Amino acid sequence: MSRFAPEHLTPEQIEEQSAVYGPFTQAVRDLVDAAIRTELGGDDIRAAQAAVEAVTARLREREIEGALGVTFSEDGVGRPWGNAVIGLRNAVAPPLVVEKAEDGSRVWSQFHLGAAYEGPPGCVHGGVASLVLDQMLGQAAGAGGRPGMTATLQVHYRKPTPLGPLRAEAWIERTEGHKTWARGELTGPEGLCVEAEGLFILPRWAREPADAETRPGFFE
Ligand SMILES: CCCCCCCCCCCC(=O)SCCNC(=O)CCNC(=O)[C@H](O)C(C)(C)COP(=O)(O)OP(=O)(O)OC[C@H]1O[C@@H](n2cnc3c(N)ncnc32)[C@H](O)[C@@H]1OP(=O)(O)O
Repeated sequence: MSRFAPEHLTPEQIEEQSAVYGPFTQAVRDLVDAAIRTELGGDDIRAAQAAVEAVTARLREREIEGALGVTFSEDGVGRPWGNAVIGLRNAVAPPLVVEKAEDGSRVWSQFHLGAAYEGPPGCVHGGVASLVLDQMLGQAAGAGGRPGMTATLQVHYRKPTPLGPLRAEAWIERTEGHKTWARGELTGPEGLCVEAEGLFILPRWAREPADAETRPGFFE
């Protein structure tokens, strides 16, 4: 899996990149939100489209092939900057900033989902709730020293999830060999909205020590 790549950057260089790309990506998120909610029309929108297309063309003057993958600095800390939920460089990601208990027993995140994540009117799209919980359960497995890929995910939608401020939390339920069962929940200001349970499996390619490029600990 070449998508896990070592990268020889110092912590200062990573900090520098983060200070450049973080605010840039946030500006793109704001653009998406504004594009959904603007009441301008006609020539204003055509002019905005031309401006956006010009910026896109400029960015494409130098770009990598394919997706960003996960890079690792020398201390083994991963940077999943393209990730659809937590990616610092992914404007599609809300993004979630995930915190974990010191003993690795739980992870949680407080975040905001706006107009870009709407399903039912004023509410979070069910697929987005599932996306967030998949990531959180995966990170709970990783935080507990049991990284893995999602093999199964069961989602229970208890009540509509309002757009706005939300909290997600996840933890490991039990383990067996390479398998980890995790659970989690998504809550809004009025309480529990969605619950999920999933099975996470450390894949064969990550179990084989010959593959020196894999870093199963990148969740941590
Ligand atoms: C380093 C991590 C990075 C992880 C990087 C994650 C980045 C963050 C992403 C967040 C989460 C995601 O979206 S992850 C993306 C969505 N998930 C995926 O794309 C996964 C696609 N599926 C796979 O890659 C694979 O099928 C795995 C990893 C699930 C299993 O592969 P494997 O490990 O090679 O499988 P194998 O040796 O045959 O099976 C091991 C054991 O698991 C069981 N098993 C296998 N598949 C399943 C299954 N779907 N449901 C139930 N049980 C299963 C087998 O019966 C066997 O049980 P026994 O006989 O031993 O009892």
